[in-house]
Parts: sequence; structure tokens; C-alpha cells
Amino acid sequence: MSANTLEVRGLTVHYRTLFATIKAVNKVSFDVPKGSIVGLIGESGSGKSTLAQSLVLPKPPMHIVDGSAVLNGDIDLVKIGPALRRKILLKKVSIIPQYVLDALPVIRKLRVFLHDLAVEKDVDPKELEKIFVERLNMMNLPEKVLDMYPLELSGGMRQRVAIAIATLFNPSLLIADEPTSALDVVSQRYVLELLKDLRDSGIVESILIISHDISSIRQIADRIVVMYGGKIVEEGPIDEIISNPLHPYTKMLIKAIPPKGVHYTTTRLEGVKGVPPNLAAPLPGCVFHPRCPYAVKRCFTDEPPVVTLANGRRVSCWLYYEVRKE
Ligand SMILES: Nc1ncnc2c1ncn2[C@@H]1O[C@H](COP(=O)(O)OP(=O)(O)OP(=O)(O)O)[C@@H](O)[C@H]1O
Repeated sequence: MSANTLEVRGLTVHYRTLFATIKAVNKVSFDVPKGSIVGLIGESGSGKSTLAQSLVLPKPPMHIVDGSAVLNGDIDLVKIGPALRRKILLKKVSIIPQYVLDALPVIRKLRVFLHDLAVEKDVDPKELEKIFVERLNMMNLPEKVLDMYPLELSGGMRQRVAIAIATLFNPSLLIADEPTSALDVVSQRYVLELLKDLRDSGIVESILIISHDISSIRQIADRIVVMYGGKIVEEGPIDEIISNPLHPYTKMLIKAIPPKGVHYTTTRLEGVKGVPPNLAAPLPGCVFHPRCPYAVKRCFTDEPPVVTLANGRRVSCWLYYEVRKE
């Protein structure tokens, strides 16, 4: 049996449009160990949502060029056909999408939606409704939500209802795409704690949580995977990466986290200078070299190797290739 809920290897995903091919995800490999919460971090446009969608519902113009994403050691999520995909969605893998209304029945009351879902998944509608009510209780939502339309709910309630639906069948892997980005600070904390409770109670085995905000993810993630320009530049245990980031991009992301009590009106915070890469025409060499203060000649021409370090840390940067050789 695999020690990982998910093993992604060499995953490469493009968008083929009339005007260009966007190389959104490029030879990405990482694991989601069983029982873990893994944070996928990176600025806007780094390929996080594309990676998530390619695992759950790849559709044109998205095109999976290469690689695999094996769930529970036996189902390759990027190679299965539509029938098996329909069967395992919600039951083995579930997503809370970035735009949560996409996942909710806008013109149907939740009770009706649940009934139709039970029929589709071949389970007893009464039993499914019972599980939904249990989830509502866990999420501090009243039972009357069953007779509401999702549009009648506040943003925070909608997010919790989407989580309740996504976890109805106790999936092995829950993917949460920016689950807190549209919420106020109190709701953000609530949703993050809820996700952790779902993992701790075994309702979901593992979680892949996507965010551009490393400071919110650090509250619940065990590991993080840092993406830049469609590639993974660094990964490892969250505490080690926060206290000792290695890749120049991760260093900049962490420097941009405001210390406790600091406000942008009184203190100038450092962001990541420069612009993200053009994924339709990527430059040779390291994807980060145009913004990297440490770039040397080789970074402009050759792709950096992935260097494996102690404690399950990996970094893709020429600086550490030299360190390892010494
Ligand atoms: N449907 C699409 N057609 C063509 N290009 C797309 C499509 N969706 C995304 N892209 C491109 O793919 C690249 C990666 O985008 P993606 O949304 O995966 O990044 P992200 O890290 O999730 O960013 P964000 O946090 O803003 O959602 C970007 O260059 C984006 O413009």
C-alpha cells in the first residue's frame, strides 16, 4: 500500500488556444502523504488552479501533455476516462473550487440538490441528507439551510456548505482552491480550522490546500510546495521552510509576510519585485532568473536540477547544486 494519498510525477499541463500554447504546469512532481495537509503556494498565474483542475476535471482548452497523478496507489487521475471520473468524484477525490458558487446549485434548494446527488451516486437519499445535517452541525450551520438556495447564504456560509458537500462521501483527497480568499479574517480562521478538523477526525484522509498567502496556510499545513511559473521551486515541512527558506523566490515570499502588529500604513513591506514569466514563451534556464538577485550565468541558460536535502526538503536552484557537490 502506498504511504501517499497522492503521487504526482512529471505532470505537464498546457492550454492550447488559437493564439498560443500556455505552458501552465511544467514537469511537476510532489507527494501528498497520507494524513497530511499540503499547501500549494505561489503568486497569481503560477499554475496552482490548473494543477488542481487537471486532477479533478480537465477540460479543453486544458491539455495534459505528460505525467501521472496516482491516487491511493492505484488510480491515475490524469489518465482515467469520464465514466470512472464521474464515479470517483466526491467519493475518492473532491474539490472546493476557487469560485465556490461554481460548485453549488444556484437555482435549486439544497434539499433537492442532495436528493438528485444521492440518485446519481446510487445511495439512499435519506441517508445522504442525514450525513449532510451532521456536517451542518459540525460547521455550525442551522438545519434550515437545507431549504435555502445557495444565493441566499453569506460568503462564509456558502464556503462551509461547499465544504459540507465536498466531504459528504469521506473522500481520500480534498482539494481546496483558495478557500479563504473571499472571506473576512474571522471566517478565514473558521474555515481553516474546519479543514483541519475534517482531517483530524478522519472524514478526509488528506488535504491539498491552494493559496497565494503563505501566512494563512501556515496555520494548518504540515508541508508546503512552492510553485513559480508552472514549476515547483521548493518543497518541505512548513516550519522548516518558514524558518529557513532556501529558494530565492521562497525567501522573498516569506520576507513579504508582515510581522505581527505591523500595518502597511506605517511600515513598507517588501514584495517580490518584477513581473511573473510569460508562460506562452518561457525563457531558457531557470524560470525565476529574471527576478532573482543571485542569478549567475548558468541560471540564464540551463534548467536547475532538483536537489534533495535532509528532512524531505527539495529545492530546484543552482545555488544548492553547488552546496550539495561540496
Ligand atoms: N482557460 C484558460 N485558457 C488559457 N490560459 C489559461 C486558462 N486558465 C488559466 N490560464 C493561464 O494558465 C496560467 C496559470 O494560471 P492558473 O490560474 O493555473 O494560476 P494560479 O496560480 O492558480 O493563479 P490564480 O491564483 O490567479 O488563480 C496563467 O498564465 C493563466 O493565464
